[in-house]
Amino acid sequence: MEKKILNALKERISRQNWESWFLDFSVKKIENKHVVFEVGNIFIKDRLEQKFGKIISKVVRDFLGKDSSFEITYKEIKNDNLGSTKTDGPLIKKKPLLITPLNPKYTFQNLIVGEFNRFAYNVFLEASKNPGYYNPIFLYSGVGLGKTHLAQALGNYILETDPDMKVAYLTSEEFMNEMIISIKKGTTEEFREKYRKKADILIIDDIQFLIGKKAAQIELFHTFNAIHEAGKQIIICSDRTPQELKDFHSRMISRFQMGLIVKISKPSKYDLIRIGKKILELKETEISEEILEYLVQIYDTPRVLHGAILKLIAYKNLFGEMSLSIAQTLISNYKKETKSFEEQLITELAKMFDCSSEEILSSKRTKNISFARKIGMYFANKYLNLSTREIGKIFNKSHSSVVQNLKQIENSLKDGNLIIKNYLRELDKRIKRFAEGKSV
Ligand SMILES: Nc1ncnc2c1ncn2[C@@H]1O[C@H](COP(=O)(O)OP(=O)(O)OP(=O)(O)O)[C@@H](O)[C@H]1O
Repeated sequence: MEKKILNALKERISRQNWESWFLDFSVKKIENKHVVFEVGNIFIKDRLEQKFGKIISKVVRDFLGKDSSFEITYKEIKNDNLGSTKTDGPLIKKKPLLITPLNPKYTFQNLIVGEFNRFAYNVFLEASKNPGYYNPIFLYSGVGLGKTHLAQALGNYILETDPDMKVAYLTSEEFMNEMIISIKKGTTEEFREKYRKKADILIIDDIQFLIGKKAAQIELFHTFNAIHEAGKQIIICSDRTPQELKDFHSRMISRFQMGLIVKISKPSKYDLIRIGKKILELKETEISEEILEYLVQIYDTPRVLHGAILKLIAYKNLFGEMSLSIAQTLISNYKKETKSFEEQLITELAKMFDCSSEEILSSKRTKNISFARKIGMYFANKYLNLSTREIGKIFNKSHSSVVQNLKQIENSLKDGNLIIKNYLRELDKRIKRFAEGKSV
């Protein structure tokens, strides 16, 4: 009977649809007049129900009678296998060769899943296991709702399971800048090779940046085609739908529409609290639920919530305490205050080292400025609890140069360097005064 039902279905469905959607479709069991079908994942289950529900129902009724029914189940993916570093793998893990760096914290495990992103999460999880199957994937959402996190989670997952894969993640702005540099240097062939041939997975974030940048759009179009034709995975992240990418050539828009378009919506307050807890867990620190509840009344996206939590953590680190009333005062000060802790840190460094904020943030390597930068980086890390990646963003420096600078200061402090100690003490005093709202 199972076979007959499947054959009858196959006859009614076009070959193309059968090959796209029914390849792992099977009959799990038939109980009385109820058929339980099974597919590989929730995404396919949803699609089958929406697109082919009527045909399936008709075929089932043809065989089992008018009052028969069916359901589609899917093989659940166990969450504890996701990107875990604790699985019993080889003791020495092969280090993946990265074309571009990924944030190791952006994993599926660290992603809170709720109604707002469940579909996108399932699609990405499936794509991680089967790269190229849904191609391209176009992910869009409002600002700061977790696109980068989700897209990089796929990259991290793939590298974790297969370190030989070459994952390239970059924003469309980085893509364009690299293209321009390669034109200037006469190395366009290498640039093209890197993304068109070497990458197995290409993730382009913030595609909307290319609006109005025709040359980069054309280059990306050719890269897209090369990767797509080779059956490799392409992921495009955007703050708007493909149709809303005004001025993109219609050929390009139709390429984006050819695969799966998935959306992340705004999380509920309940989900934002869960995200807040996850951010705190990753920072290995605690802030009461009462404070989190207060924060989610004000901040409604993970990105701004993340920023607010970092500020509270910085304060807690400086003063060793945090309470709802402190949080309320801080947040209302921040709302009035145009400067953030990080900006104030740069201002104070500039004052202490007699240079400008721009110089601190530049690539200038004068002794005085390099030293100021190192002190600032160390302070941001140890006193404000910012990660090396966050510090890299603030100071416009690569992750490895931040790590190196921190090490140097750490070693000097171990050797009892009093000058550094005094600078840190002075900086601490100034930032605390700023945090308390007094002018420095
Ligand atoms: N569902 C989630 N679970 C846990 N953390 C999340 C979630 N969504 C977002 N975050 C966190 O919120 C911050 C902002 O997310 P992310 O940068 O991925 O957003 P985005 O949509 O790519 O932003 P943009 O629109 O600026 O490109 C990150 O620190 C991320 O880890």
